[in-house]
Amino acid sequence: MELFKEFTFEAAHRLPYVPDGHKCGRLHGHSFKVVLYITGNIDPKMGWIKDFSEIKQIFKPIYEQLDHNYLNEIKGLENPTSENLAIWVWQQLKPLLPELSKVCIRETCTSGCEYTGQ
Ligand SMILES: Nc1nc2c(c(=O)[nH]1)N=C([C@H](O)[C@H](O)COP(=O)(O)OP(=O)(O)OP(=O)(O)O)CN2
Ligand SMILES: [Zn+2]
Repeated sequence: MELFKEFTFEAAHRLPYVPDGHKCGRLHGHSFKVVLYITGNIDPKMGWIKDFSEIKQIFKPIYEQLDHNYLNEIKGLENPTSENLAIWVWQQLKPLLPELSKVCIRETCTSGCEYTGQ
């Protein structure tokens, strides 16, 4: 079974490699959504795979690096596309949460990506 926990964070970014005049080359912000997916077996006594609040606690230090920050200034996020953000979150979180199976980033209501580690 797979469960998910969703987070929203506010952040600014600009994309440094887009062509001149591209709107995303200008500094702008989003209410980003991160959805973390966890795969595992249900603990028969608890009736859950993992406590949602435990996932929140594990993600907290990573979340705090992102929320209300300028993403381009974060090491490894100098080109903060949705794709690079998904990979960055995966690389930070996977060692702390081995059951992580997918990171979904939603940059806007209509745009985003999913990363499963490859
Ligand atoms: N493959 C990617 N393409 C784009 C990314 C990205 O991270 N990966 N990022 C952007 C911009 O950051 C932009 O803020 C989001 O782009 P877009 O979906 O075009 O935003 P709109 O609000 O204009 O979307 P509409 O729903 O189409 O109005 C650009 N591209
Ligand atoms: Zn953007």
